[in-house]
Amino acid sequence: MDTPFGEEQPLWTPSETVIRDANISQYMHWLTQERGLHFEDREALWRWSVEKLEDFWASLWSYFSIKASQPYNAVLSSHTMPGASWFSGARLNYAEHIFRNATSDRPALLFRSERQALTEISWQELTKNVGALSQSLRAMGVQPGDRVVAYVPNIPQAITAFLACASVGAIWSSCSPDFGISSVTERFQQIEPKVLFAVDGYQYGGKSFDRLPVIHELQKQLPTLQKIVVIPYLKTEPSLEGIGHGVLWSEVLREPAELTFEQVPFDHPLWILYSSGTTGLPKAIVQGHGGILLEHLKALTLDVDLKPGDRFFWFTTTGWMMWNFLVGGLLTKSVILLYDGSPGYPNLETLWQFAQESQMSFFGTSASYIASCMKAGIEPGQSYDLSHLRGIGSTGSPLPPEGFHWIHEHIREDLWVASVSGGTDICSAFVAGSIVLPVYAGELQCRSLGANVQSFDDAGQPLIEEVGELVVTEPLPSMPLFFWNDPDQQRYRESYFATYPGIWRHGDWIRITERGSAVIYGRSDSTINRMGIRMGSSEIYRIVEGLPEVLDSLIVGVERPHGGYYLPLFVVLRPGVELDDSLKARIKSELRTHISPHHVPDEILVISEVPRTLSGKKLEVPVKKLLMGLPMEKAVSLDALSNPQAFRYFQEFASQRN
Ligand SMILES: CC(=O)CC(=O)O
Repeated sequence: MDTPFGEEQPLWTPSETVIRDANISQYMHWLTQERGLHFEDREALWRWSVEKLEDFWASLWSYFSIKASQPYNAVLSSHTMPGASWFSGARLNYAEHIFRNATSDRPALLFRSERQALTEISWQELTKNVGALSQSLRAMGVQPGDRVVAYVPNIPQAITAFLACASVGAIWSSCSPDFGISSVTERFQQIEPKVLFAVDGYQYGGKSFDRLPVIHELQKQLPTLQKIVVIPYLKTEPSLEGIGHGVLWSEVLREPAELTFEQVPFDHPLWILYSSGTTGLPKAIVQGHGGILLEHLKALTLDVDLKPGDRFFWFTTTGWMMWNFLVGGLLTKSVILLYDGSPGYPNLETLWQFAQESQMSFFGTSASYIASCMKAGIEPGQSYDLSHLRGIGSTGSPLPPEGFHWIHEHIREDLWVASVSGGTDICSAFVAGSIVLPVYAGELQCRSLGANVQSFDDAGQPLIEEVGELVVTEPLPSMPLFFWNDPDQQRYRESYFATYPGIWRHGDWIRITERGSAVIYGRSDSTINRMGIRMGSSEIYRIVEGLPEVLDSLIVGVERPHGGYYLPLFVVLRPGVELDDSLKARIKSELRTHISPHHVPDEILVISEVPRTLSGKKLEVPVKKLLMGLPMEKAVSLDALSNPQAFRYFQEFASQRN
């Protein structure tokens, strides 16, 4: 495959002062003092961290002074995946580690939205609200292990509700309110929630969206709900009429209560995130208190280099794992910054203005946002005082070299650019940034500590400087504990371990460079990942093929070599039906309403047949490979198709486009 990324000269090199002051340097110093270990550089540290897994993770336990009401009796039960069990015997609570940072010296959160000016939320207020809400949850009958779900934007109430839920040992799961009814019910129905938090509505891009009708529908679709807590967000006094078991946010905060933390086993579920596969319902991925605690402390302290008092931002919604990662910023004594609204409203300057007024230290975003700023020709470095900014983080899709250069030319040339890649499945990054390493435009600086990431060929042999499958050969504490409703772990195994037994295959194409950095080339499976929000193609088919005019369909999401994402939808129509503007508009509107505005296709094209394998599977990955520029013989084996003639259309289509 063409390898468009990677440059010879570093774009940025850390100064000696930056290296000396970096958290990771302090940690390496601590390893020398406390463990007698000396490492030449970060690469040597990484190698030790994956060769001596137990020593590495146990060192983090001590370094971060993990607070456990019962100690662990073994770091890792076995290295076999799936099934590795970490820190057995320990009892702790993720949320307790956040509140041990409570202080009057700095706020806990800063919040801004399209409608609300910058607001500070103090630790005192957060502690008071989480205490009261935990007590209300207990009064509602919520027990450890019960599911509490939220249909809320990225607002302080979402953080409050999540922390209350975690403090009582219940399991959290959230969807952003721009998810349509089908997407939400497909996720929440699987986990049978007891309590729902939902906003009455929200504003996005200057338009108001009433969510009360969706709440009414969710009430019907989620029969296990015993309480619906409505958060007034669009209106000050939304009506609860017709919402059985409905209660207002202010009521559940009314009774003050001391904040206490249920002590749960290390692998007690903390939250459920969703990632869509190629078939079936979205995978309901369960991650645990202890695994997330250690992973986020590691990633945010040693890789993102957050320091006490830093102001940490990632532009995200509650439907993306970066929201959960952002919350983890509170574990590090930094202030987290929440923004709710469209990054393009009223224009693309908005978030840069927010960066100035919040004195942001680290600005995390998606590669597609950087591409939009680039195309719009804005000049944030000239228009705003961004002197507090130390780094820019990018994820969601690969950031091309142009994006790195744009940051240096149009924001500040001394900025550290951390392009990272991981996923919902571990709620973190496999390949990360590191402030002690040089940045090469187009490259992700290094592999995450403790993550034995390799590029494998089809035979399972490691590759250097060649594009292969991103695999992880050793367990990580934040890997899914299990998938909900997957009692024999069949779906879990099929999702990651079917290609290389016992080895995690992530589904991304990666090249590991000789200097230890990496380049990601996008998804090697057919998941649609736009703006970091993953949707299975199956979710899209369910909606598109639900229309009477559409007989069959195929969708692929294609990462373009220099940034951008191309999402064409191919449809087979009922005989006599034409794909006119009105049908196109209806397909788009159905997807916008039921799936999300981010998954509306760029183009809709008519085909006569969907190419399928002999076992009837749609040929998404081969079509994607063709559109990424691979030759026909590398994209597909025609013998394995039930209708090879149907594939010819795509060969023609790709040759015209590429
Ligand atoms: C860290 C990530 O990998 C985020 C994403 O793309 O989902």
